[in-house]
Amino acid sequence: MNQLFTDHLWKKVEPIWSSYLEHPFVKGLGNGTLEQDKFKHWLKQDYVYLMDYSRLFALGSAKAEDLETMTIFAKLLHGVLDLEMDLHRKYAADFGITREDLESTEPSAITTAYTSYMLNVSQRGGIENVVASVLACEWSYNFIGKSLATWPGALDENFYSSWVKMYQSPEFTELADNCKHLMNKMAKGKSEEDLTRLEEIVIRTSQFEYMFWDMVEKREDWPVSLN
Ligand SMILES: Cc1ncc(C[n+]2csc(CCO)c2C)c(N)n1
Repeated sequence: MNQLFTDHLWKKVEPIWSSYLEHPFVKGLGNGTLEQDKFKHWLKQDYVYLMDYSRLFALGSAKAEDLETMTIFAKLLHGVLDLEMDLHRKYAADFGITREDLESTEPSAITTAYTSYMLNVSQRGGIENVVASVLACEWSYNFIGKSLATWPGALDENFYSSWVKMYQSPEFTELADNCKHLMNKMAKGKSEEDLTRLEEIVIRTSQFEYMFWDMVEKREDWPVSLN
């Protein structure tokens, strides 16, 4: 394959990712009209999603075969625990939701399915499976942030501006670019079969991303406790 593996992946995921921009939740973030109760639901579910997601980065560092890769994963781990989850904590504080409330959120069925899938494929395979698992989350949020940033008012006059600002920021763009760089590095010399397997992980996680948007839009929580 002469083209970059991530260019090949882009062609595969582009239709799915374009549909995120048509999704009412994402549109509501971009134009500021999203109901705050829906956003609170995203905050809580995303917080527990990120707690499990962080474990993927730790696993990436553990499975890495060189210091450069270990360091990239360590930076990603720091990025999620300190930068990204701080955005959640700040918005939550404005709503009077405490850290404890965030942390004790019961993950919904979709949240559980999504994180369990990523942890499963990452634990079963080598480091390339970890990179393929985290790629769509990283890159698609950066794609959404950059797309929404071009909408009128999205970067300043909107309740969700800090959301848009953060995901399109140079810091997050760098994190997403690091992941793409790693994916391309790992794809080198792999067989067509192996590449197809990695592509499947990226497509699957892209589908889960859509389901996550849908879940928060509908405020579904599907708790285990049915009372
Ligand atoms: C469902 C869901 N998918 C993707 C992200 C975005 N995201 C997860 S980790 C990471 C980079 C390091 O913080 C980014 C951008 C999210 N928050 N929630």
